[in-house]
Amino acid sequence: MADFSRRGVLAGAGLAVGAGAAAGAGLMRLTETETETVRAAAPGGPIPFHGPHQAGIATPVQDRLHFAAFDLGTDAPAEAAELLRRWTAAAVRMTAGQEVGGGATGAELAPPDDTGEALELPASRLTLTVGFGPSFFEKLRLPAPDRLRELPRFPADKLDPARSGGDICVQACADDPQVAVHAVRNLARIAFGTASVRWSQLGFGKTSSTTPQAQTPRNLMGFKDGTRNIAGTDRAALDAHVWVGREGPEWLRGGSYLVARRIRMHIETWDRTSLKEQEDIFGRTKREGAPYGAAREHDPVRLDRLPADAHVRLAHPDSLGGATILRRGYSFTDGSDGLGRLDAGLFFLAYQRDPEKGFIPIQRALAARDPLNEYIQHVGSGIWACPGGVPAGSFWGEALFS
Ligand SMILES: C=CC1=C(C)c2cc3[nH]c(cc4nc(cc5[nH]c(cc1n2)c(C)c5CCC(=O)O)C(CCC(=O)O)=C4C)c(C)c3C=C
Ligand SMILES: [Fe+2]
Repeated sequence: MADFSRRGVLAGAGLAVGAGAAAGAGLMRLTETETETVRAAAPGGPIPFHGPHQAGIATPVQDRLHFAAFDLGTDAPAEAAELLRRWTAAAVRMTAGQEVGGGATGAELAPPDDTGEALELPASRLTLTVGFGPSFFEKLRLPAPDRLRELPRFPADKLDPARSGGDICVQACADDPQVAVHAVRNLARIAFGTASVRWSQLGFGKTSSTTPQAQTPRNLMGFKDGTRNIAGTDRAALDAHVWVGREGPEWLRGGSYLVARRIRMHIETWDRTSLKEQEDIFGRTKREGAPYGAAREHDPVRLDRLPADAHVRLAHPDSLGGATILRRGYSFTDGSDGLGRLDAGLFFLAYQRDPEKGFIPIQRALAARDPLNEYIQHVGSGIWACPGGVPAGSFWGEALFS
């Protein structure tokens, strides 16, 4: 197996340079996204941090998530920029499988730069993706992008402010939970005195993928989830529905709007529901994931064959004037509540070019009519504008401050 551990990373970097030289010589003709996908296929390998888009959106979805929302303790843009500069430097190292700063050991009389729990672990395809919420722009008195507005309230929302919002979000995804947790923990440590964690969410068992050739994962309701999603290699669909174009400010071009929803499932009620009702709710079969009226999972969806209020019918672009999102959600289980019920569900993550042509119309339709609402409740929410890719030598959102 390739050695991508924090010790073997230099050898890995040499290999990457070799591959780059080969590509430059015309020996390999892969697009950037395809190159990322190929490299990411190596177990435990690194996903490049720099590029035209932030990693963690269209790149292959890893198995684990640590999502954190931070609040700034300052209203000075220069201090926020310095934090993002220091975060980027740490992120470049961690995503390459290296220790933060001077490492986990060193001078005896000062706390180490790196907390140490990821020593000897491979890069584990760690990606770190950052976004700025509406409150970030208010606090720093910076111009917010036009399309970044607080989400409307949807019927039956029961949002907990302690699990919602946040000036900055960090989505850490990795194949090893310890690597994802280490990354957020070290960013929080670096932020001390400038920003602090408002809330965070751990996730497992990705519920959507950006690699349609892979087996579709299942959510905690037991259904294949993410069958019809935008593929990470579908450049036309990504440009049309995910990446912000010339309509956005310069720092946001090639970036995306992220909506996160913590959706609790009433698991115990679901588990007492007949198979027929479960399948009618989605309009797909449970074992195969086939749409009603078809035999195989990836057969085309024929809307007229689905119940009028089936989840898949309501959420389908053809029912909503083309509204489309890239889903990247994870399951979560945070133990039980005081009544012995599982506190579990779907941490729903959706990326889009324009929330008014993505999450908002889809959720309006679902909130109004989806029979799934009897079994779920939206309890946390946030929206952030994720800047475009970070060029080498720059930092997250740098153009926003210049
Ligand atoms: C606002 C957007 C959506 C929310 C919120 C949402 C919640 C949610 N979804 C499932 C399970 C499934 N969803 C499926 C398809 C699907 N869902 C959305 C959007 C939201 N889902 C879209 C856009 C689609 C694709 C529709 C299409 O084009 O066919 C499916 C079917 C398999 C698939 O295609 O992914 C399942 C299963 C749960 C459990 C849930 C809240 C907890
Ligand atoms: Fe869905």
